[in-house]
Amino acid sequence: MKALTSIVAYNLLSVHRLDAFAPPYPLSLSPRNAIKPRWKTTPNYATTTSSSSSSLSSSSSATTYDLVVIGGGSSGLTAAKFARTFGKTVCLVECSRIGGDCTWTGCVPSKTLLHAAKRAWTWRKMNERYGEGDGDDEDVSGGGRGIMNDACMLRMLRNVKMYVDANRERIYEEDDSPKVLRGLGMDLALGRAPVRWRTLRDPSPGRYMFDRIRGLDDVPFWTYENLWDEGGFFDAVERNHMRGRRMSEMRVIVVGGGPVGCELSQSLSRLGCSVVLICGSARLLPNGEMEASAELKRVFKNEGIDVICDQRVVSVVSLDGETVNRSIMATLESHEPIIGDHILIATGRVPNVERMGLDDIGVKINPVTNGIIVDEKLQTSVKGVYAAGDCTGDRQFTHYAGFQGAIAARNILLPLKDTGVLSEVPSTTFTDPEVASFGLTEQAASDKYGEEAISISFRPLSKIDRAICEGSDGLGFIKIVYKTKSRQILGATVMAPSAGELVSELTAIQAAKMPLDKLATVMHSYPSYSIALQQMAAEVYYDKLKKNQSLYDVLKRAGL
Ligand SMILES: Cc1cc2nc3c(=O)[nH]c(=O)nc-3n(C[C@H](O)[C@H](O)[C@H](O)COP(=O)(O)OP(=O)(O)OC[C@H]3O[C@@H](n4cnc5c(N)ncnc54)[C@H](O)[C@@H]3O)c2cc1C
Ligand SMILES: NC(=O)c1ccc[n+]([C@@H]2O[C@H](COP(=O)([O-])OP(=O)(O)OC[C@H]3O[C@@H](n4cnc5c(N)ncnc54)[C@H](O)[C@@H]3O)[C@@H](O)[C@H]2O)c1
Repeated sequence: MKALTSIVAYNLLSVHRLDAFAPPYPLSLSPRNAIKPRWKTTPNYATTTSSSSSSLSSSSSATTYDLVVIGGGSSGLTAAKFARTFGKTVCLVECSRIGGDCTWTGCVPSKTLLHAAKRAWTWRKMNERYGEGDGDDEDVSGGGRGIMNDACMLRMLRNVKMYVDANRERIYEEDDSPKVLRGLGMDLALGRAPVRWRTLRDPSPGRYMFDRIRGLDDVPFWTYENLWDEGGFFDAVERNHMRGRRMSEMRVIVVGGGPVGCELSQSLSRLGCSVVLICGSARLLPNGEMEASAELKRVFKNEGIDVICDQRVVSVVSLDGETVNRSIMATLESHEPIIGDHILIATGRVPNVERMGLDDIGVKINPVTNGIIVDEKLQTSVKGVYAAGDCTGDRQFTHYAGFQGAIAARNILLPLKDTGVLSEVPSTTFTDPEVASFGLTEQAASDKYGEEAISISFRPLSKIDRAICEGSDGLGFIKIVYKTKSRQILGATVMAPSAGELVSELTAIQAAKMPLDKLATVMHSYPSYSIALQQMAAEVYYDKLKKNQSLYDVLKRAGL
């Protein structure tokens, strides 16, 4: 029996020497302590190893690994796969479902739902725009013409539920299942869960500007975690139908105007529910450009979502027994009551790093974010213990978690070290239109470099031919912030269909340190959305030329 020499902890990572895990350090991999997978079709991999002769036991001193990864989410999986690419021995410890939030409760189900919602919405828009315009109001879910009738919507939603399940399973089976991971030569172990993400109810002081929502413990509520499964949205739709109510009569209160609240509000609304979105901050997507928040609010209002900004929900109470129609009442700071059938809490997530024994080995936690403190190479306050992904309390994105997982593993296993904490991380909120951004907002750039030193290139969607062809309502834009003198891009926000793809081009230009005006000479096809980037760059290029106009006139007169 060899000793456990290193551990990459949690959703991700810590690598540590054996002595750190000597009792009383509570890492336990024994099946006795293991939490059973919540996902019924997940094979029981409580203790599975790639070699039949070795098996992890509660002594946790069975095997030596180059790397032990705790947490099989985006960051942990990337780290473990990185290690195998370099032929290192690795054990992945997962307390629940391999794949983490992204596969099971985050990106994959939410984007599947958004896609279905977009299809339903497009169907409705097609009817309004090109249809006969004499839709039958009798059996429609929203009471307007061209809206999918309830029976049709119900059938569609049953299929959507199947797709949500199938997509999660597919990604799991193809990329992350024990079979695949063992095939890569990893050992797997189901460990107990001293650390879990939880939906934020008691925010750490300082980071979130709101208080506890009173009464939340006593009412049934949805979060991004339980929305997809038993008792979640799809069950509610069935119950609503059995009660003989229309989809539009199912009223959902969504609390939180961040990416989760915005994406899910639009999905539920487009799938026929009546939605009220309550946002504690002054605007939706509060960390981005003002224009995006304002335009998105307009999009939502046009689609029939009630948006209330700058109002926190302070308490919730169950109305069961008091009214047959509605079951939840949320009270705002202003004392205004908001009544609905269901409440979805999307008020942010914090790392739940208590009870992991991190204190015992000296790993420090940031009291404000509740994240594991790491340096720029992702090492924690304990030498050899690394952390990556959401557990660091940094920006919560799958691509960033994966990137950090790879860098942490690389820094642990290979010589020298790379930087794993980035100042700028691109992100996309997958509403329709999408809102994508990277780098500095206008305000942040102005604060950093001074108003005079920066310039803005702005184009509304209404001036983009492709958007006009597609019958866009003109809500959306491309905004590029750049340095006036060098024309280096500092940041950009795109609100448009496929904004996430568009912004990648600008990210690449920035990374290549190419001045914005150079893009004017890079051909884009017409009428793509991306040709707007070339046109915007051309304007910057012409401006540059205009500044030299008198010189050009002289040179031209000289026959050059
Ligand atoms: C609704 C929603 C939609 C989202 N959509 C997007 C999107 O479109 N794009 C995007 O980039 N990001 C999105 N995100 C964010 C993204 O899901 C996360 O940033 C990402 O999943 C983080 O990966 P991670 O590996 O750091 O953590 P996690 O995915 O949380 O993985 C951690 C893993 O560790 C396990 N674990 C925890 N503690 C222990 C322990 N002590 N022992 C063993 N195992 C343990 C957990 O069970 C889990 O499997 C979304 C999030 C939500 C909630
Ligand atoms: N497409 C994506 O990349 C994507 C999608 C979903 C989530 N995520 C990530 O997941 C994380 C969690 O997202 P989130 O949207 O849950 O959190 P968030 O922290 O981004 O937003 C929380 C929102 O809830 C509001 N709020 C908090 N308490 C409130 C109250 N009592 N009443 C009313 N409003 C209240 C806040 O003002 C804020 O607008 C984020 O870091 C996000 O980046 C990313």
